[in-house]
Amino acid sequence: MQSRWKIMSMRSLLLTLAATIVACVTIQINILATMSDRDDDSEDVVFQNSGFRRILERSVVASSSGAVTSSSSDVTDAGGTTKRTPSSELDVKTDGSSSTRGSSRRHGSLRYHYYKGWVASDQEDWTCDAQNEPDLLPEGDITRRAFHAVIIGAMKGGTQALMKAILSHKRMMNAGMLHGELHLLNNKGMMKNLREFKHPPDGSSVIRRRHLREGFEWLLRARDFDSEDDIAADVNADKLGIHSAPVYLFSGRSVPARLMCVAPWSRAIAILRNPIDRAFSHYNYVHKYIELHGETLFNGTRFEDFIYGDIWLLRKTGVLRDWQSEADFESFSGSAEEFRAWEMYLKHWELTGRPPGIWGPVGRGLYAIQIEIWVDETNKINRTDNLLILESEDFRGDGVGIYHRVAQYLGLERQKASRHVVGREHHRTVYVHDGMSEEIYTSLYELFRPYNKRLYKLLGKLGEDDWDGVWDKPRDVRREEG
Ligand SMILES: Nc1ncnc2c1ncn2[C@@H]1O[C@H](COP(=O)(O)OS(=O)(=O)O)[C@@H](OP(=O)(O)O)[C@H]1O
Repeated sequence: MQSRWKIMSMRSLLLTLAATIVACVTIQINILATMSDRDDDSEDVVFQNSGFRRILERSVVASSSGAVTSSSSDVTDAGGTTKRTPSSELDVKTDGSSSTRGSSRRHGSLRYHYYKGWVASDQEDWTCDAQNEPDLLPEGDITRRAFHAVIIGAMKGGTQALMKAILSHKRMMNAGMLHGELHLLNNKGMMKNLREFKHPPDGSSVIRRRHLREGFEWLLRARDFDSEDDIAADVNADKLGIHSAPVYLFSGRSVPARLMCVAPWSRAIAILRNPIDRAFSHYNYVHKYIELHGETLFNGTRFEDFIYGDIWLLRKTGVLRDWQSEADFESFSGSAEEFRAWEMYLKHWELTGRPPGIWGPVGRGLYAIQIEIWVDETNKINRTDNLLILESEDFRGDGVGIYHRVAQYLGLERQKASRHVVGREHHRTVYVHDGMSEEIYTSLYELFRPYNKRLYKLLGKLGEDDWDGVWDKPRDVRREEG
């Protein structure tokens, strides 16, 4: 009996050994095959050896030694002076969860309370009951007119110049506040107010389309879009409203979903700029912002720290990965996994408790992800004509041409462009730093390249063929050393 057991265990040992050998040989063959594949495929080099990989690696080093979103605290400025910065609120764990540390509570000011109302990607308990509550708003209804158009970003893409150009048309009026900005759809505080303003009669916490509409109407009246007197006098009876909120593009799925639910007739406009120039403008804006609002966190932060901090967060949340090949990148692109990582990334920025104006210097430039989300949401309501995507550099070069294109898209009658407004520069940043190093520029170029390519492809599918390669050659880049 014992010898039979011995024979059986010897046999199973031999079988396991044989299986292990076969597995090892297979893996080896696969590795060799992959390596030889890579030798043939020059595109893959981008993902393995180039600045793309370098910038990912450096983001870890930079973050652990003082970048914006990391938890460390010493930052050396361009002049070599080391400054103490407050440690970050954000503690991202490798499993993707996060927690806020004490410092977000440290901002006990009114400012903080104001900021904490901003929300990027909340999963609120609201439904779009579009089927039971069809779009019954008649032409001419105030809410319908107020939500005729919305500029959704990108931040630092020239949104204010575009807003001014559109508002110069006699049919258009500002439905927002200062600069036409009205962060109606991404503001948790406002959403809460709406809920309180019109709580559903059935007592549930679900906001339905018509409740949101009533809330919007109330808000717009409160903001004098149409005062009671104006309505009575019919002053703006034929006017159409536009508001701008550059953070909408960078707000995950909830903002386009809300817009498509409450104002499916609305026409969204995105104006996209070379993501490297956008990031650099963002950085300089943040410095200006510090001066204006007394925010001290970024004092002495170099451009590279600013961007590496965000890249670190993009990595931690799994938006950016160490792709080994272009095929790898492509199979991840647009996947549910990428979307989840993106939402988590937005959530983490939100948890910092800082205003959205500071969020995502690099993430905001990953346009492909953001535009895909918007296209997806517009497709859900079978609209393919309510998203216009403009190139910022085109607008700068041919303001009048773009003005007429936008007017046509908004269904406005042709009107001569005002030469005082259209084709002019508005809201230029006074740069506190002149430029970035060639190395940083190249690394960012490599990082954005696959996403730009993805964007060109997506826009090509939407019939916008002239995007191909627009940012492949540097334009308007301030590259002198700062
Ligand atoms: N006509 C025109 N066309 C294209 N771009 C223009 C135009 N006018 C201004 N600008 C540049 O736009 C940058 C500001 O962008 P935004 O207005 O979107 O900024 S913000 O998001 O509202 O803060 C800002 O860029 P920087 O100066 O590089 O920061 C402006 O100079």
